[in-house]
Amino acid sequence: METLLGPEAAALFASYEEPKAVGLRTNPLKTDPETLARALPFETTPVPWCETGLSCDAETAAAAAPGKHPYHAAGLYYMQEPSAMYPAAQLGAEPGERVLDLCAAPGGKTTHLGGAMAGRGLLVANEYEAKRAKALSENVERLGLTNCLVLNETPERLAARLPGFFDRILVDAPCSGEGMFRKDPEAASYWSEAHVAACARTQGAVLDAAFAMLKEGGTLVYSTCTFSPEENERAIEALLSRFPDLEPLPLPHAFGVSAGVPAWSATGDERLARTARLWPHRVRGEGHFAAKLVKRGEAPPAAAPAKKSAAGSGPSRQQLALYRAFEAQALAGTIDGDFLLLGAQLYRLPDECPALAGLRVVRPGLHLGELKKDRFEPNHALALALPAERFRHRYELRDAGERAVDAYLRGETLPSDGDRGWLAVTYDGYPLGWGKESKGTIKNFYPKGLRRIGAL
Ligand SMILES: C[S@@+](CC[C@H](N)C(=O)[O-])C[C@H]1O[C@@H](n2cnc3c(N)ncnc32)[C@H](O)[C@@H]1O
Repeated sequence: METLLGPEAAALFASYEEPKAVGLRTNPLKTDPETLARALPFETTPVPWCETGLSCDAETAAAAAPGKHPYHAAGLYYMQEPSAMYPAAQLGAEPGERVLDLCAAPGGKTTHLGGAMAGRGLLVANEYEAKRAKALSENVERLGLTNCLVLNETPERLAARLPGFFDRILVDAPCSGEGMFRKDPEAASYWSEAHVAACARTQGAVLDAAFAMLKEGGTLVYSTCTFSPEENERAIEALLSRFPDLEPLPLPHAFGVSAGVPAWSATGDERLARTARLWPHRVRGEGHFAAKLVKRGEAPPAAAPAKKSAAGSGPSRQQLALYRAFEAQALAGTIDGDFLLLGAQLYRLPDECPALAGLRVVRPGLHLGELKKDRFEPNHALALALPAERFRHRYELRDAGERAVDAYLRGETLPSDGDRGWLAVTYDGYPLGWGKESKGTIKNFYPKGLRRIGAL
């Protein structure tokens, strides 16, 4: 770092003694940053490079535990350190587009993109490591994304299946993580020069796959949370030399965000100054790099979307009738589109969903629920995907006494005096999950794996 930064390195090193900033990115599918900031029981400040970003200091976060607040369980926000909010904000994903997050777990940037897409179009969130894909899928569920296909694929296999398919692709690459050493000191123990070189090789292969999947005119954002030029300016320089029809686009350099450094590349290509670096001593956040590129050349013909998927089939008329009977009891309005039945699990596929046969699918869109012998049981994902007004019946925990929220999140039965069937259990008007009211009690359907355990 001293070689790269000269005298400024001292300020970088000093920043490691400063407390880290904690970030919360508002989920625009459920609320807006002003409403959230007013409702949270602690002070936050806006993150200047992300419209939906809020941050607070580490001490406040330690006292207030925002990850344990019922608003978090309701998917109103995603905990994400402020610099990590920069890359997805730059991709420009819009409702109705086909968007890929190629290295997606645990889903910080996927949920950011999903918010920008407002439930319309196709968002493919892919993760290479199976275990991490599970956490990704849970976050997609909690934030209520309805148009997201979660996959557990290698970039190469995906590129072979979906050439020229996407309008926008985010590659938030696996990297040596130098920018996270303050947030996660253990990450420093993995660092070596050989690791940096190995990461750079992987990044090259992942970028090749991303390029193959990008449409003509499509946009690619590449990001890392490391400082090494080999994984940043030089990775983009090498990409531009492999694919001259990619053109770097200027990223915003306001609020302490700096330009990438052409002098740190092999050729000194001035266009590398259009990339962005977030340094922990210049911004309130950790270390990050981002580059944005547009594909000017001709893409291979796009794989056509397939409505019916050979990985499963649509429900039969009787099965659909069971779902519709549930819907008539529990929901206002209907959910329409292409349905997919995987075993007994019913999903609504995102629009423009590609054929799924042969792909490792973790979540094929909105999980509606499970077909039992003669009835339909809704999935937690459905409760989190709809606003309170879409439920015919609701049970508001704030009206039910101080202990009710904790009781529900622990999986306890709730007292009531009705017999209304399926209802949304809400906190402050935001659905937290399902309950089933029958003869004076509400059976708890908050998923076992998410329940609070132990003392508060
Ligand atoms: C920086 S993390 C992604 C963070 C995520 N975008 C977020 O915002 O929450 C990079 C991801 O790449 C995955 N990965 C590891 N090796 C990979 C490879 N060879 N190809 C693609 N992805 C890989 C890692 O498992 C990790 O989840």
